[in-house]
Formats: sequence, C-alpha cells, structure tokens
Amino acid sequence: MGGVERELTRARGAAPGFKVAVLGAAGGIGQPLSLLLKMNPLVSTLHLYDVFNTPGVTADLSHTNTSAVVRGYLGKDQLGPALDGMDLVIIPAGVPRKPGMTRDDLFNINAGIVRTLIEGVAKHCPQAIINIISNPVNSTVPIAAEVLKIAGVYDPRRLFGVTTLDVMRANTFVAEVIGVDPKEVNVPVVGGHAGITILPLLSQTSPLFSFNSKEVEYLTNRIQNGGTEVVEAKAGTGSATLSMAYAAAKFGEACLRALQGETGIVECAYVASEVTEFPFFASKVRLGRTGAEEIFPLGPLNSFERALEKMKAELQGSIEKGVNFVHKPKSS
Ligand SMILES: NC(=O)c1ccc[n+]([C@@H]2O[C@H](COP(=O)([O-])OP(=O)(O)OC[C@H]3O[C@@H](n4cnc5c(N)ncnc54)[C@H](O)[C@@H]3O)[C@@H](O)[C@H]2O)c1
Ligand SMILES: O=C(O)C[C@H](O)C(=O)O
Repeated sequence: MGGVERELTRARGAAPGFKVAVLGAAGGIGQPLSLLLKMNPLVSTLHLYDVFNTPGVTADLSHTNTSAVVRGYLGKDQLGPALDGMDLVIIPAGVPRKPGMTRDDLFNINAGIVRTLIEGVAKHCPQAIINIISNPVNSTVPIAAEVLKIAGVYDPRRLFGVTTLDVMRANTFVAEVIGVDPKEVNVPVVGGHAGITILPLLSQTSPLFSFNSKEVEYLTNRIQNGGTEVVEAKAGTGSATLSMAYAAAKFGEACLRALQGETGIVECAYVASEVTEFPFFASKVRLGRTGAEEIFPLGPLNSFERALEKMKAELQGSIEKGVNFVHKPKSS
C-alpha cells in the first residue's frame, strides 16, 4: 500500500478505540478539551462540531502526532455526520456568563442550543454516553432528558451533567487549607451546579479532616462561588475554560474507561436520581459499561450539610424550567 493510500486508511479512523464528538469544539472550553482528548490513547476518532471555526481548529489539531483521527464539522447541516456512530458526546456549546450574571441568565440562549444538539444525538447516536457542560446544567440536563424521551431513546444511565469542576475546586481549596497535594484529596460535591445548589460534603473529605466552623464556612463559600471568582477575574471575557476543559477531559476519560470494562470507577455527576426528592441530583455515581450503574446515597451528613432545604426552591425550579421548556411550542 502506497503512502497516500495508507494515510487515507488512517483518515478513515482504522485504529481501535472510542469515537468521541465535542459539540461547541471551537469555543473556550471546546478547544483545550479537544486537545486533551486528542492526547488520550482511548480515543481513536475525534469529531469537532461547532457553528464557527471548526475547519481551522481541526487543521491545527490534526497536526499533533497522536493516533486519534480528527475531523471537523461546521454548521447544522453537518451535525448528523458529526454524530454518526459516536460512543461519547461532550457538549460545551453555548454562551458563558459575564460579571453580574447568574447561570440561569444563560437559559434563554443555551436551552435552545442544547435541545437542538440533543435532537441530533437522539437521531444519530442514541446509544452514546452524553456529557453536558453547557449552563445552566441544573436545567440543560432535564432538557436533554425530555428531548430523549420524546424521541423514545432516553436511557437515564447515559445522561450526565458534568460537575467535575466543582469536585476539582473542592479538592484544590481543601488541599490548600490542610496543606497536602490536591491529588491526595477527594471531596464529594453533591446537589447541582449553581450557587447554593453546589453542596460540598466536607465531613466526607478523604483523607478525613476535622474542619472548624470558620474553615467550613470559608471552603463552602469558595467552592460554591468558584465559577463566579473566574467570571469576575476574566472581567467580561468569559468563564472558566482551562480548568473546565481539564475537568471534562477527566470525566470523559472516566466514562471511556468504564465503557471499556474497567470496574470501580466512581465520580460525582448530575444525573437522574432517586437519592433525594429531586428528580436530578449530583452525587457519587459508579460508572460501568452501560453508564451510571449505581447512584450512591449521600451518606452521613452533619448539621451544616443537612441543608438540602436551602437549595430546594432553586434546584426544583431549575429542573421544572428545563422540563417545561421542551414541552412548550417552539417559538421559531
Ligand atoms: N459545567 C461546568 O462546570 C461549566 C464550566 C464552565 C463553563 N460552562 C459552560 O460551558 C458553556 C461554554 O463555555 P465556553 O467558555 O466554552 O464558551 P465559548 O463562547 O467560548 O464557546 C462556546 C462555543 O459554542 C459554540 N456554539 C454556539 N452555538 C452553537 C450551536 N448551536 N451548536 C454548536 N456550537 C455552538 C460557539 O460557536 C462557541 O465556539 C457555557 O454555557 C458555560 O457557562 C460550564
Ligand atoms: O461559573 C460559570 O458560569 C461557569 C461554570 O459553571 C463554572 O462553574 O465555572
């Protein structure tokens, strides 16, 4: 086989491994996330979809000498081919916050974007694991669930809201307080992904550590407002992108390792859940070949953490807003 033919065989994606699509791949999160995925030996085919600049990002990334084959797709006419046969679809498409905005302020734009992209997933790769990053996650995941239900392909085990950044922040900030390597720390973060719905379970920190009330207050506030800290520091140019790309690459890899049959993988994620009164809730989840195979109960909570009441109105409201959005007639 000649050199050019060999190249074409590779370009068809002949190497073994998983097929992953990033929707919103040319954005602040999408670009570094795509780079990290291109470096991942579990990924054989990487599809980059966006409504802007995917040819450029794809050409750039395709020159990195790792085995994953990268292909770019631009605009809604190419959503189908971008999704055909994908094992994992990661969605950071949509607008980010500016200072003074809540994540819910993004709903009016991002809800429609997520609905359209999930309609594509339902049609072209209904078996794929879906990782949703687009905010407000508390609503976009229920939106995705309703769209998949309408299409008759909803499997709650395969749909995840990515809350890994909350866990990464918790691990980082706790490590600073207790003076250890952040890699050694694991703090479960439960609830949702906005303000007071982000609930770090500091009493379950590993390694165990007894925080005083001032430390609990400081850490809880900092973890709940980590996103806002970045939005303010970026002063109108966007929200967390690099840390989010790293978090999404870690969570995506955990999904792929589980799909490959690795056992004992436990991550926090926002999923359809029965561990509380809320139909969607972030908590520890055991990942397996079929997605979320077990959702763990919250475990013993201290009086500070037993504050689910505080988030009730906000989380319930965000979930209902997402569900209602899908069932009201499309405006255009
Ligand atoms: N879950 C989390 O922890 C977390 C963390 C950080 C950011 N976010 C959210 O991620 C989203 C993206 O943030 P960003 O900083 O990458 O924003 P960005 O504006 O830099 O990039 C978004 C990308 O989405 C693309 N896009 C817009 N409409 C699209 C469509 N219909 N189909 C495909 N692509 C489309 C844009 O062209 C752009 O390239 C925001 O909603 C942000 O709030 C979530
Ligand atoms: O804060 C934001 O708007 C982005 C993201 O949800 C984050 O937590 O960084």
